[in-house]
This record gives sequence, C-alpha cells and structure tokens, in this order.
Amino acid sequence: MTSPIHVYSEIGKLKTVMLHRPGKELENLSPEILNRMLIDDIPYLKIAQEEHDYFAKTLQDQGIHVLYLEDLLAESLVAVKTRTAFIDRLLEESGIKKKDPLHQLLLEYLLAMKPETMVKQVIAGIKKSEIKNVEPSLADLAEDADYPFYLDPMPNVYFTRDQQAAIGNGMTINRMTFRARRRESLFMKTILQNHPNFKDQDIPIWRDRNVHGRIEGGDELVLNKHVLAIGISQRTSAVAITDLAHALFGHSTFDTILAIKIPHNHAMMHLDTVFTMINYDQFTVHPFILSKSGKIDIYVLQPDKDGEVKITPKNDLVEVLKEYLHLSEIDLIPTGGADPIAAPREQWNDGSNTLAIAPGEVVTYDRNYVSNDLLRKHGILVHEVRSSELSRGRGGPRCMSCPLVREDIEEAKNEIFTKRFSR
Ligand SMILES: NC(=[NH2+])NCCC[C@H](N)C(=O)O
Repeated sequence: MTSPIHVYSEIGKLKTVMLHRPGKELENLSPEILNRMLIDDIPYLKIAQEEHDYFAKTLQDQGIHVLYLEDLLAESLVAVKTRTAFIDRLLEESGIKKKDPLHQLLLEYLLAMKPETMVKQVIAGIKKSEIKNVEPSLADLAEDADYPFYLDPMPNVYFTRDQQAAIGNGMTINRMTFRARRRESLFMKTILQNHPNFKDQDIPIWRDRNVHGRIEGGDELVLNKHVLAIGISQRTSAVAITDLAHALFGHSTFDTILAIKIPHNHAMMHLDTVFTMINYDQFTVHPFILSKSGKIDIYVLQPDKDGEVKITPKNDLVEVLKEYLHLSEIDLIPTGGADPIAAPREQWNDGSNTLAIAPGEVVTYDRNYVSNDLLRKHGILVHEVRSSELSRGRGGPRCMSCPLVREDIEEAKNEIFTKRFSR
C-alpha cells in the first residue's frame, strides 16, 4: 500500500482529504460561550450541514477521495480497551479527573454507545441534564450551578486543517493555542496509533501535541518539497517553528522555513486567512498585512553546516518567494481587489482562504465574489461553494480540509510552470 500521508505541496492534485461534517456541537453553542468557543455567531445546523455536503460533493466530483475524521476515529476505537483509554484521556483533558466519581459515570455512559455514536457525542459535548444520579461536587453547587455542560462542545472540529497537518510523509499533531480547541488533536493522534490503515505505516510525527510551543495547521503551508511557509501568529509560536525546523531539517526533504509574522488577532488567526498558494507562481494575499511598500517581517530558517538552524531576516514577500521557489515572477492576487471595504469584508469571510485542488484550480466561498472574479481574471479555475452558515465559524475551504495525499508537482527551475485557464 502507498503511504496514507503524502503532501509535498499546497497545489499538487488533491487525492485524499479529511473533513468533519458539523453536527450537534453547533447546536450546543449559546451566546454566553461563543467568544470563548472562538466562533462569532451560531450557525444554523441544518443549512451548515447542507453547505458542508455540497463542499464534500464538489471535491468528490473532482475525483477526490473524501474521508471523515469522525469515521476514522470511530474505526480506530473498535476495541473496548482502546475506547476506554481514549475516553479516560478525553475526560482527563476536559478537567474531569480520574478520582472524581463523575469520571466513572461519564465513562460508563460513553462506553455503552456504539463507537460512531460515542464520537459524535464527545464532539457535541455532554450536558449535565443527560447524566442521572450525579452527586454534585462543591464546584457544581457553589460555582457553576448554572453551567450546562460536563463536557464542552467542540464547535471548531469542522476546521480539520488545524488540529494536525500533513508535511511530506509525516504529520504534526498540534498543541493548539486555546483551551476551546486543545482536545481536538487527540483525535488524529488516536487514529495514527490505532486505525488499521495508519497504525503500521511508520508515519513520522514531526511534533507531537504534548510538547512545549503552540502550532496550528492553518499556519502550516507546504510550498514545495523543500520549502514551508509558517505563520508566526495568534496561534503559532516562534518556539514551535524552531522546534519543527530541528525535527524536519536533515530528517526529511524540507530544508527551508519561511516564518511569516502576521498580526495577532481573531480576524486573521492563521497565515492561511491572509495568504494561500494557488499555483506555482500565484498566491492570494490580504493586502492589509503588507506595509505600503509591500513589506512584512519574514525570517528564513535553514540548516547551517553545524546542524544548527540559521535565521535570515527578510521583509519583501515577492522577493522572498522568487528567491526560495526559484521563480522569475510572482503573481500576488489581493483579496477583495485591495478595495478599502471589499478587502477586509471578504477577508473576514475567508476570501483569501482558498483550497487548491490542483495547480491553478481552487475551491472558494461563493460570497466572496470580488475576490473570486479577480481570481478568474488571473486565470484561476474557481469552484464556488455555499457559505452562509459555514463562514460564521470564521474559516473557509482551506480551513475545512486536511489534505492527506496530493500528487507530486514538477519542480520549478527558474521558469514559470503556470497553467492558466481561460475564463
Ligand atoms: N485554518 C484556519 N484558518 N482555521 C480557522 C479556524 C477558525 C476557528 N473558529 C478558530 O478560531 O480556531
């Protein structure tokens, strides 16, 4: 069998992708917890699911194999022993310690379910009203009597880009920044360890979830088999990037990391909300992250001859891309056409967050029509998907997809390989 993980570019023809169809977790949102849950509004589940099915079908119609995180996880938890260990860990990470009698009650509650139901339930969260015969703890009585959950919902799981990321033939299993998302990366960890298609495949884990330093997949871009672009952002720290450089250099094909420092805020929490690669020499970029003269802080990490990581500061995005991707021209396509209103509006609705499914071919949200028209003018083939409800979670097609296998691309050697589509 060929390796189940193979991602050496952002744009190589997408073969296998992992998604999560949003479920009841979106209905377990209430205004009081929205902010903490990193979501800006409550999506209407029925329509969100229809939109998500449309997204999946758009990919399948292009011959892409769509896997669902929830199915892979359930298939990994067939053995009762594995299931028990998984639930133990999840409860522990949800703040319900083993010595707490509630731990045993919840364990029994979840173990009684079929794995598929159990997986959906833990993502949806567990309400206090679902569990009978609980002896209330002091906290239940005195502090959070009105708090409705024992297990918080995980409304961001449908952003499967972030919990983990495929780099080459390996993965990073991410230590995520905010508590609201930290448990999510336990899912892929469990899949890699237990799923029959993954467990004996010697898949390198470049960085695991229990180590120091925060990183999320929205910041991890594989530009080609040597070069990564990684955001230094609200979600990814310099420590994690340095650590990843040490793990990759000399142990993989990768020898260059372009660490790009972006503003630390919710509208642009990851690099892929302001910058994505869509062709050999074409990129979307939110114009507001660049200074008037087109500058942004970039730190180039490469191995030196003593096996250490050397850092070269740079600040010209176009020049850096030309230099490290060996190209003579770069086409940066501004979100919202760089209009003072359309650009921030469409960036907010993930207009920069394109999912490349082949060189010069992308999936985007239909609502970002200014950006989409401009992409077409630049010769990109655009597949639009519906976005009224999904976009309320603050993520677009790239955020909602975790590529596991892409075809390799030809290597650019100082010439442009660009294939333009006629409009
Ligand atoms: N790759 C991405 N840009 N993901 C977007 C994630 C959005 C999600 N609400 C969060 O704040 O975590």
